[in-house]
Amino acid sequence: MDVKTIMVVGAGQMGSGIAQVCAVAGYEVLLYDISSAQLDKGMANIQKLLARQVEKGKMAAEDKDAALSRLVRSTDLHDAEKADLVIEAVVENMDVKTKLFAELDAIARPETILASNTSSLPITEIAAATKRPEKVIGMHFMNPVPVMKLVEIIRGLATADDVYETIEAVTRTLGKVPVEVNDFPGFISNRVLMPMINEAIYALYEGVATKEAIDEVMKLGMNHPMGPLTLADFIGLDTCLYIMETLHEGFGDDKYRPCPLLRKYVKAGWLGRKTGRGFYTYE
Ligand SMILES: CC(=O)CC(=O)SCCNC(=O)CCNC(=O)[C@H](O)C(C)(C)COP(=O)(O)OP(=O)(O)OC[C@H]1O[C@@H](n2cnc3c(N)ncnc32)[C@H](O)[C@@H]1OP(=O)(O)O
Ligand SMILES: NC(=O)C1=CN([C@@H]2O[C@H](COP(=O)(O)OP(=O)(O)OC[C@H]3O[C@@H](n4cnc5c(N)ncnc54)[C@H](OP(=O)(O)O)[C@@H]3O)[C@@H](O)[C@H]2O)C=CC1
Repeated sequence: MDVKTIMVVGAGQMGSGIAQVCAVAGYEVLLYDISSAQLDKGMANIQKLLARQVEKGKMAAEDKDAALSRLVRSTDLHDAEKADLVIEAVVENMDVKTKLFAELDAIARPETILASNTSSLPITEIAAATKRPEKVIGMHFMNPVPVMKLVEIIRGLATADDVYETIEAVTRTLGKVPVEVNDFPGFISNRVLMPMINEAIYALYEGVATKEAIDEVMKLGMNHPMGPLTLADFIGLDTCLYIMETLHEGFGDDKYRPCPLLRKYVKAGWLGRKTGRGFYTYE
């Protein structure tokens, strides 16, 4: 299938990053969010990041303008009928995602592919909320989207081969590297990453070391670009908790139990960078 127009649903940190790379790569992009304020924030962030690329001499000013002219904000989900591909990037919650996919299924043209940027939830279950499970697929970008090379592509039980091939081709057009993964909780990325982050939170909870010391050990000792607690703040502590809950429930194994300290921070609304406070505080 020839993808020309992409609708990104959810203008948070992931959705705005995905919209940015799609517009830069030459696609017509519609960026949708239920919250108009979030949409303004997402659009402003894209403009800021592209302007910075121009300032650094990494992008021509006319390429930035052309990318921005291909990017349109949307507050009407019915715009999905214009899209060849919809990429969903709303909150990591199965009820929200299945409701949204059922709505998108009713609006989008029959040939439109519905992709989810979920970081852990079963693609097969999201697909079952639609009448086109063969056209539903996981397209898992990494944060920050403009920088990170990987897109984990997840095949649901019913995902058709031609749909996989289309998404693989789109991923390469975005300048990213696709890696194929089957549909199990957390896929590969978060099955491996998130238990490490959760363990770092346990180490803090048990008083093994300070947050700074835990981060320093992993940065200097293991060459990680960010320590695990800084990375958790960067991802969003709500998202980290939802991923751990998906692993815990999906495998039924207590080795994935979320740390009580993580739950406490999320209950307090300390979600990390996006709310100005998590393990660290931010301006
Ligand atoms: C939870 C999931 O489901 C899956 C996930 O995404 S897990 C999270 C995966 N991501 C990671 O692990 C990120 C780990 N951190 C890093 O790789 C690095 O710290 C980092 C790339 C974020 C920043 O790198 P750095 O070298 O410390 O900083 P800096 O030199 O300022 O930035 C490097 C580049 O990234 C860009 N950048 C940094 N943060 C950015 C952001 N939030 N958005 C967009 N671009 C960003 C900078 O503009 C800079 O670009 P240029 O090279 O074009 O100038
Ligand atoms: N953070 C990360 O590092 C990564 C996250 N992901 C996944 O990407 C998805 C989004 O995460 P992220 O961008 O970090 O989260 P954010 O909280 O930054 O953004 C989520 C956005 O979705 C909006 N939203 C919520 N419900 C709906 C809805 N029903 N319809 C439309 N928009 C809605 C939210 O609006 P409002 O704020 O008004 O509720 C918010 O703007 C999640 O599935 C997450 O697991 C994947 C890879 C990495």
